Amino acid sequence: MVLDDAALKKFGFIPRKAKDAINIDPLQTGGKLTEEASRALLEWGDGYSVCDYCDGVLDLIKKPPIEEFVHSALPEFLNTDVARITHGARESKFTVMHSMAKEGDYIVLDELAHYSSFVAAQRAGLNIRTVPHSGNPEYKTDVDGYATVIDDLIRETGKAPALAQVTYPDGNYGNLADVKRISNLCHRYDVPLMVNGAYSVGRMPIDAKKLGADFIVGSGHKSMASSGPIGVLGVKEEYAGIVFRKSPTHKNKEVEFLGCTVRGAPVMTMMASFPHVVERTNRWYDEVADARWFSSRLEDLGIMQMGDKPHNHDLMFFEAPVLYEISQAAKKGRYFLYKEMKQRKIHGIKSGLTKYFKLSTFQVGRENLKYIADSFEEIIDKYQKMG
Ligand SMILES: Cc1ncc(COP(=O)(O)O)c(C=O)c1O
Repeated sequence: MVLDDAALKKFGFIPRKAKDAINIDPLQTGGKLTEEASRALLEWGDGYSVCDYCDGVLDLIKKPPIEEFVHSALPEFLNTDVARITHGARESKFTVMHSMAKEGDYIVLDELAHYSSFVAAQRAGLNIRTVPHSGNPEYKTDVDGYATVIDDLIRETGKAPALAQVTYPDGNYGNLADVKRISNLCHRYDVPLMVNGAYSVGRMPIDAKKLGADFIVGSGHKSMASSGPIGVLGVKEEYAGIVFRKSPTHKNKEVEFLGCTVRGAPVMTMMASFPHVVERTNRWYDEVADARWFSSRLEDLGIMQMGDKPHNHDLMFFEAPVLYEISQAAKKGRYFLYKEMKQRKIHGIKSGLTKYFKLSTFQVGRENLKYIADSFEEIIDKYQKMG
């Protein structure tokens, strides 16, 4: 018997309303499952299913081929010496911070770092110094600021920070900082650099060695067409012994990973999507062209894109005085934009936002982007005529 949604609801099934909408939520565009991953999710959904033939170490499982993925495909993709899967970008960052620094040490973050970077450092008992950005409208990270902050710390505390991090791109403006210059600066002081690629690994070509990254972090559910929670971590050989150190009591278990990380379906979805993910990073320049085209359509409507210009990433932040003005008089107030978008089956601009919002054009396609830009135009016209 095949049950429909209504019948399934009785047993706790919750249909997802936004599933079939055009999605421009930056958190979600890069995490949409491929068909292969959707199948993998069903096939491997039972709890510890991936451990059918496990000898005690998750990343050494041969059937399914997790070992091949973690120890061969993933490091090659990231161009790092060693890689692991984690529960997400934040877990990757925490692992590195916790292993590379001692409680009370300083680390350096860009001011645009995601909250999870700050919280990861706090959980590890670390002190944080931030590198400023240029503020409105470009929000450019001050590359030389890394040297200034490191110099200040050496003068004040007598030693260099244990680690520096840069968010590439940042999660608000989609700005791509000059990581190569940042890594050169940090390495002059022997400070290792972690690159948070939550919005780049799986979307655009990333080469940790070319960037000079000692650690590279990715988010599977955000950018690698995977079902969460899952992330990746690439580590330079020089630091592998520290980050992947083994338990003195349980000889094959890595302490920072509590023995094993992703023990179920998310890793199978990541592996199932991987060929598609590798392939889509080769088409990144089409994505950038789409983002720029969309940005210019919105700018023509008086909706201004902040951050790098021309933009180099699908994640964009807009300032929309025209929509804010409408919201002051609209019947639904500041919810008018969300309602109008919902009616047009466009999901992703947060409910209640009009003056400032961010969105992502990743994998949306030019035709849908045109529909979204036309929708903005239609909505503005409609309310301006009413006003
Ligand atoms: C820049 C950035 N880094 C990290 C994260 C957290 O990713 P994860 O959910 O994989 O921990 C986010 C989430 O929004 C983010 O925007």
